[in-house]
Amino acid sequence: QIWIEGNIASGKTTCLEYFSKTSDIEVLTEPVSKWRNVQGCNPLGLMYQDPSRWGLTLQTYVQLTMLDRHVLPMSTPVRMMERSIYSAKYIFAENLYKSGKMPEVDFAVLSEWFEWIIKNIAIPVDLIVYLQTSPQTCYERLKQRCRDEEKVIPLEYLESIHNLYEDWLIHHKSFEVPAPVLVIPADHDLKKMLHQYEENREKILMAHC
Ligand SMILES: Nc1ncnc2c1ncn2[C@@H]1O[C@H](COP(=O)(O)OP(=O)(O)O)[C@@H](O)[C@H]1O
Ligand SMILES: Cc1cn([C@H]2C[C@H](O)[C@@H](COP(=O)(O)O)O2)c(=O)[nH]c1=O
Repeated sequence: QIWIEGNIASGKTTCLEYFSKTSDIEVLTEPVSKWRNVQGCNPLGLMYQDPSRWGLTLQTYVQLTMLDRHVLPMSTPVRMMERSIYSAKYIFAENLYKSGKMPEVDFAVLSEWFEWIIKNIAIPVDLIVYLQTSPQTCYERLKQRCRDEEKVIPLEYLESIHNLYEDWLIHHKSFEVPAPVLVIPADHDLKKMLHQYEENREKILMAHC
């Protein structure tokens, strides 16, 4: 199992779309549509409008939907998945808490849920592919993608997410890294990115061997 990690709008979905054309690979994109619509409510939108009030609501639902993805039985030898229950906690929940937008009690409850899950449920991973971008590149791509809920995201938010990713996956300064990390520089144009994916194809697809 391979996780594709990276900042918002770093190119994860585009990368997965590319590999989805390969036979015998199962690609699981993030369930963002669920985060935007759970029984008619939009926890993603609510979180961006009022993170202190709705951060726990969103992150609880992200944690559930990620877990649901992780425990799906494999239908092919290789599975590529967009992000993970780990990055939801170590990057996004952490960011809300560290920036003072998630109350301590909310973070404590979410953390206990997370710790219980990773202790009691097997979440296999062979390789983490980190699409390493500058926050500025993500900011430009985010504007271009123009998802309604994300129009309020300032560059500083992407900088915080970037720093948390770097501390976790590059500097090993924050949390346990559950698999080897393959870093792919991802500020380049699409043509160069596809070339890099081809160069790394073997490394990525053979990670489980
Ligand atoms: N290498 C690239 N160069 C320019 N634009 C890109 C590149 N990769 C993706 N994009 C565009 O940037 C936006 C975000 O890409 P996406 O793959 O959805 O990122 P993510 O899934 O990481 O949020 C989309 O509009 C996409 O078409
Ligand atoms: C995992 C996770 C995601 N989010 C937010 C961040 C973005 O607005 C979307 C995901 O979009 P991307 O283009 O795939 O990065 O969801 C969040 O707030 N909390 C999370 O745990």
